[in-house]
Amino acid sequence: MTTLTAKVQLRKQLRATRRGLTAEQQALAAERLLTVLRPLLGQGKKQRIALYTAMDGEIDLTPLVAACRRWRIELYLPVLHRFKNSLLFARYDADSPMQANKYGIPEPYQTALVKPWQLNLVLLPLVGFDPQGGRLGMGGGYYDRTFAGAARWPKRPAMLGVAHECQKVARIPLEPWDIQLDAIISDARVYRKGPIPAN
Ligand SMILES: Nc1nc2c(c(=O)[nH]1)N(C=O)[C@@H](CNc1ccc(C(=O)N[C@@H](CCC(=O)O)C(=O)O)cc1)CN2
Ligand SMILES: Nc1ncnc2c1ncn2[C@@H]1O[C@H](COP(=O)(O)OP(=O)(O)OP(=O)(O)O)[C@@H](O)[C@H]1O
Repeated sequence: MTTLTAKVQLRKQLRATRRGLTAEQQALAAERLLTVLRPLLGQGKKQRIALYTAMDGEIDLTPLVAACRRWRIELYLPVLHRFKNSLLFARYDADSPMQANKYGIPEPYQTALVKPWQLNLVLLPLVGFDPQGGRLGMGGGYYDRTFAGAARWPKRPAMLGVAHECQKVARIPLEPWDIQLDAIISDARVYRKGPIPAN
């Protein structure tokens, strides 16, 4: 089986698992995720965090958004680049005007953009993960393209994948362009190999 076929199958299976969670399980997972993540959110200095608006059964970051706003952390959401199949990051405040993108995911509309290296932390949505930090995404390659050169940037954000524990598999088939994550955070625990860079 080719890696592509394996990824397509795994994606189908894990997306169905994710969508099968009840509203109650989703709410509990969202609260637990906040508990696991809280110690990793640098406090004190000004923080810029990129996150996402959950869809398709993804773990919900609404409780985290509320907590970050209380802590005066600046939030950003991914915006699809008009033609490059990569992402821009736009300021996301409580009163930011929003507009749905071509996938129906809400994006801030005409708010301030930051360069990816100006972020301290990026929380990446994922379809599947393995305990070694491997990530399977939706298949658009958006995050891969956006952070392709990050290892050589003078400064880069910490990259944390976030997921339901039920999205874990033994091994995600990795391809050369797949970005390396610093850790995966589930509603149950943190999976990491080394230190998480402080940017
Ligand atoms: N919440 C969230 N936001 C995100 C991502 C994500 O995975 N989750 N992305 C992570 O990269 C980017 C969007 N990537 C996406 C890629 C494919 C599909 C999708 O639904 N594809 C359809 C078929 C294609 C179509 O409708 O044109 C599908 O697979 O059913 C959605 C988002 C940026 N924003
Ligand atoms: N840095 C890159 N430059 C050019 N093409 C890329 C790059 N990274 C990924 N791609 C292309 O994007 C496609 C999708 O890649 P992949 O299946 O790894 O996406 P994904 O990580 O699941 O998606 P996403 O990041 O959007 O959630 C692949 O066909 C790959 O060739």
